[in-house]
Amino acid sequence: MAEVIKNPNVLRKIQEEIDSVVGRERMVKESDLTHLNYLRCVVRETFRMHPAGPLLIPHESLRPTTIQGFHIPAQTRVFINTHALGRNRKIWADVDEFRPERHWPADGSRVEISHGADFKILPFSAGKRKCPGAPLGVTLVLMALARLFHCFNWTPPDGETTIDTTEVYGMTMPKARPLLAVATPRLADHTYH
Ligand code: HEM
Repeated sequence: MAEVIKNPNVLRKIQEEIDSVVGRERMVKESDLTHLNYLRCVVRETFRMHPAGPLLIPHESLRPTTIQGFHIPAQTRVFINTHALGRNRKIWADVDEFRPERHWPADGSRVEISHGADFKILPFSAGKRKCPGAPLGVTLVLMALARLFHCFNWTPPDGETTIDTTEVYGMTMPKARPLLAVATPRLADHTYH
């Protein structure tokens, strides 16, 4: 929400996509979500810049192993720094810019939000202990955002021109200050009932 309100151009593109898929006479349904590819890019970009758990959940090696030249002894606590992965300049250009377009697939295929084959974004980790709730998590996030952006225009509070997206560093990374924004209905009255 904060990054989208901070970037009105992104909000406009999300609303154009939802209007073209859903129209303005009904609410977004779960079956619409697969067709909202730009919104899927927005969520993927959010997970790149602001993963909820920057170091995921710690794991411990059972046996000694070597991964890409790094030796990991047995019984070692291992963290995956997914926050650093999302800001790695060898992988991503303009790392501090919220740019959902970077995830738009050249062939127009559906955007994968949980990690795809490339392991470039790992909000739910990977492998056999990966989050089993990932499909439900993705659906709930897409549904909540789709409805909020479809039903309302969003702007910073009166007198403010931008949104502060500073985070607190820790095992989870909440916003340093709560999001304040003004919501204005954009659909006909009867649609909300
Ligand atoms: C956007 C929402 C969510 C995010 C970002 C998220 C992220 C994560 C991460 C990073 C892990 C650690 C994986 C690892 O150990 O490497 C995890 C584990 C787990 N998550 Fe989620 N999760 C989300 C939603 C959910 C939901 C909706 C459920 C249940 C309905 C769920 C259930 C679990 C469980 C049970 C584990 C432990 C799996 C295990 O240790 O085998 N999560 N999640």
